[in-house]
Amino acid sequence: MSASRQNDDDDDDDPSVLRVALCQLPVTNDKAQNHQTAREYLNRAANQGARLVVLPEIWNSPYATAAFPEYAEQLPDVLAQDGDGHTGVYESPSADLLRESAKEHKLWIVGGSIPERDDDDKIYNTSLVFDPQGNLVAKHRKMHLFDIDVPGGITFFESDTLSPGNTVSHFATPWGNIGLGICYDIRFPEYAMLLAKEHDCGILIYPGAFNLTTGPAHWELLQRGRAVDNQCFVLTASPARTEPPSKAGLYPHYTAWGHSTAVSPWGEVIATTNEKAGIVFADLDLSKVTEMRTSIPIGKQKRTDLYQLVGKS
Ligand SMILES: NC(=O)CC(=O)C(=O)O
Repeated sequence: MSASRQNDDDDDDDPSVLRVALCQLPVTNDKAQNHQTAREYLNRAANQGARLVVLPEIWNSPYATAAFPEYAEQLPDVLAQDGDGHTGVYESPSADLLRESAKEHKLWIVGGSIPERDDDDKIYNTSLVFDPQGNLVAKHRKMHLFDIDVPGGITFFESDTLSPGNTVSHFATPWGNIGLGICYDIRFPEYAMLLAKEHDCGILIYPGAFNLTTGPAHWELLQRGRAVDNQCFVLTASPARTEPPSKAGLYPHYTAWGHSTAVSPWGEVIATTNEKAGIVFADLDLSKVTEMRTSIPIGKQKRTDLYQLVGKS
């Protein structure tokens, strides 16, 4: 068991400052290797004082639609838990790893995403969130599938093998409510607004894997847009960029943009990186959310007599 430098005391959560770690880890076709990498990054993040750690989108499998059925696992459900964090029957070494690491290091873990197979044999792109006691506190299935065809750029159809989720996902922490989406979900401002306004989230988290076409154009812009629209922090974690294998593999290689980032409610990039493997740390001063919402009170100035956002779940 590796030592955790700052997380030994259960009661030392300062509700005004949250140290987060965004793990930009390299993903391979070897699930066991990906597990080892994830464990190492979680250990490192905890040892450097993070209280909440975010893994990237699809960290235990290649990001390829044809690979998802092969790598998919049966995941636990939030509702199936008893008070001790035990869930109904499931079979997921990846979920076990997240739960164990959360307990071991007393961390909040937003477990990026992994392919999930449900009882009906449908496959989802799913994120699990564990609290420091190892309880599953949120489960988000990517609700907007990444189906795009950009001439001369990228063609990708998640719907070839994936089904969309239907849950508006958020969870309560000592630092306030946190909203959760996965990658393409960030392109839908209504979802972010629902999380911020209806569910009072001051932080929105999107594990993501943009690419070399859309990454340079939209990755940072979307994060800053969602942050300014909703006057909240936005956090993203991407896989690191890896080279395609010299011999063509079983699955097409996806080249990730990287650039895991933290953006403040003012819309500033407060921490980011390039395409290489590593961990981005940021100390979030949560008072900035209230400060922004008070000093530029757009939340109260909406013309709800002319337009309104209506959540349907
Ligand atoms: N990978 C995604 O879900 C989204 C993406 O790459 C994009 O929107 O661009």
